Amino acid sequence: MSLTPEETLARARGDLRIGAPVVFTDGDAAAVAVATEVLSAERLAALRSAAPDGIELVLTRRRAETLKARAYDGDLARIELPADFGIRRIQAAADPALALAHPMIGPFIARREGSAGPERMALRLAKAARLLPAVVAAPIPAEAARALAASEMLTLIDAPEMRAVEAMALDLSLVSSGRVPLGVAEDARVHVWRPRNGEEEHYAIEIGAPDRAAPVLTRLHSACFTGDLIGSLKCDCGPQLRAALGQIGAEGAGVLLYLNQEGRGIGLANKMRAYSLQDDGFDTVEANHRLGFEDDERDFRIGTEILRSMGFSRVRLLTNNPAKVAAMNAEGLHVVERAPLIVGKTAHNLRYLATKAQKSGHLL
Ligand SMILES: Nc1nc2c(ncn2[C@@H]2O[C@H](COP(=O)(O)OP(=O)(O)OP(=O)(O)O)[C@@H](O)[C@H]2O)c(=O)[nH]1
Ligand SMILES: [Zn+2]
Repeated sequence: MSLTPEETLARARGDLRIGAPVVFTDGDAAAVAVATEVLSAERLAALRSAAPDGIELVLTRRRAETLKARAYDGDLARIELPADFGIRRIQAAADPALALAHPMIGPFIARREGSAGPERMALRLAKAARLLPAVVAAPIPAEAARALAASEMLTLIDAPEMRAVEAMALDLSLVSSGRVPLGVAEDARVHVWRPRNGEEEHYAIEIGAPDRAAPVLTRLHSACFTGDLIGSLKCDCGPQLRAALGQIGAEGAGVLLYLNQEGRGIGLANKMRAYSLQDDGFDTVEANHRLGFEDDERDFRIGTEILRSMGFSRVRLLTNNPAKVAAMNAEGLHVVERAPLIVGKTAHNLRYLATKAQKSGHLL
């Protein structure tokens, strides 16, 4: 009764979130890693004693750039952690909120020799767990890593397995559908889609009975707890959500996809970290970078897959974001028309909207 790769990866994601070590193997290379934000002093000591060649702090290139550390591995940096590099300094290197209180966290010496494969896997898992993308890793030979995982009952993931499970984000099945009469249209149904990788579910709100043979009026909306639910004035998401539902309701047919990609895919905890940086003067893109993320960590192909499964092949898309149009067209879901959705400007989100226009190519 051995676990499937998707079961193993789901377990590893949970392990990483609560601070348990996870073992990553990639060919002959391996590493035991713990996510920095949930690291304890005891775990740090245990990692140090497990690593014959010393431990390392693994950061994305974005975070390394902020700290002026060299990212010899291209997309990431492996920073050496000598014994005097304690837990507070490590956590401050990963988290800008702590860095303010610890201005002297450097210098950082990055490793350039050896494989960074297992470390790269660990950062991907930290992102999937919606943690800060930073881990402390103890590189060890793959044989020793397998023995350690078996004796300590740690979750072990191998690189090809991980890649296979990541692709399952697009392998979505319909779990359930129910009627939900809406203010904008009484004839509405909510369909819940579940990806095979065990990550979050996504929703499709189908209004009326859209003709599968014609382009369907569609909104691809990413979750925004603050904008959609509590009326935040910092973004335009709530008004966009309601305007899109209103337009689809007025036409009598269409689909609103509600993708659980909070904070452009970084999760709510990280989005609040980004907001805190924005209070210090950084814009929405810079804030993501300082935390170690790309501008946008979403995968819009999830939306394309759901629409295709629902029987649609052409859409009229309500968006100001050209990346959404490009992603749909690239997947063969033809966007025959883009309709702008310009609502919800406030004094608080002027800079946010301007940054999206200047840096992310949004059409305003
Ligand atoms: N990381 C981060 N995410 C944010 C910030 N403000 C809003 N968001 C998120 O950005 C996403 C906005 O989603 P959408 O409105 O679907 O997308 P969009 O890229 O703005 O494109 P359109 O609205 O279609 O024009 C949501 O997931 C929000 O939670 C921010 O300052 N930082
Ligand atoms: Zn928002």
